[in-house]
Formats: sequence, structure tokens, C-alpha cells
Amino acid sequence: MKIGFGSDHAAIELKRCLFEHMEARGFECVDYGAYSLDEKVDYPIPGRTVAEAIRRGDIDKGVLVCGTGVGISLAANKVPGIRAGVCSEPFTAKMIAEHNNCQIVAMGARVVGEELAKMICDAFFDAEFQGGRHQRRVDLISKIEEDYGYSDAEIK
Ligand SMILES: O=C[C@H](O)[C@H](O)[C@H](O)COP(=O)(O)O
Repeated sequence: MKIGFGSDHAAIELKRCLFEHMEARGFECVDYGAYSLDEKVDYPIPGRTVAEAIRRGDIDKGVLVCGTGVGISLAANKVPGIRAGVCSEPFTAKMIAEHNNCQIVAMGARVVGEELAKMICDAFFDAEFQGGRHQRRVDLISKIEEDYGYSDAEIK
């Protein structure tokens, strides 16, 4: 399992913490930025970058963090085939993997502390999609992209 990490300026430290945590757990981890506390990075940029890396198959899953987790997940969810869910506790993190087949867990560095964020990460990456009735619902999400004609759009 290869995991990509992305953040804006508000969440660089949380990204680093989660990167180190998952690396220590034995996952292959890739940091897609932001890298410096001195630069402001607009959250759609890392959100899109990590989502497109998943769409291309460069990585399997992603962790995205910004101030709230919302902006960066909104950007990731615009990439066809990508499902990102914002979590502030482990139960939702487990469910977005088991029920929604999300490839990305998003969190807010201004919402959750480091220890809780690590628990959220663990809950997400320790869970597996359950398929069955959930597959039908995920397929209906994909159908929205198909009906609007962008499900097979090339990465620009
Ligand atoms: O959803 C957006 C995120 O929470 C951003 O991290 C936030 O809007 C950044 O705010 P600021 O530019 O005030 O650091």
C-alpha cells in the first residue's frame, strides 16, 4: 500500500506527524507538499495533486489535511473516480472505508489534535470496503460522473 500525503500551509505539521506515523507502521509514504511553513499554499493544489496521483495509479490512497479538512476534500472530490471524506473521529473514518470506499481520508488541523488524527488514520487504513449493498451506492456516485460526461476525462 502506497499512501500520498498533502496539505496546505495550515496543516503542514499535522501532515508531517501523520506521514511519520504511517511510515513507522510500515506503509510506503509519499509527501506531495506543502513543504515549508513560510509559504502559503492554496488547498485545491495539494487536494488535486494527491487525487490525480490516485487516479493515475501512482499511489493507492491518500491523507489530505487543511484547516478544516473540507476545502482540500472538496478539491479532491472533483477528480473523477475519487472519493474523499472528512473525519474528526475514528468511527466515521472506518465507515468511509467500509461503506463509501473512499480512497482519501481528510482532516482539519484546526479541528483535531495529533493523537486523535493518528487514531483516525489508523481506523481508515485498517478498514476494508465491504462491497455488497455499498457497491451499488458507490456505483450510483460514479454514475453521476458518467451522466455528466466526465467520468473518463483525461488528466489535464
Ligand atoms: O477549507 C479550507 C481550509 O480550512 C484552509 O486551511 C483555510 O481556509 C486556510 O485559511 P487561512 O488562509 O486563513 O490560513
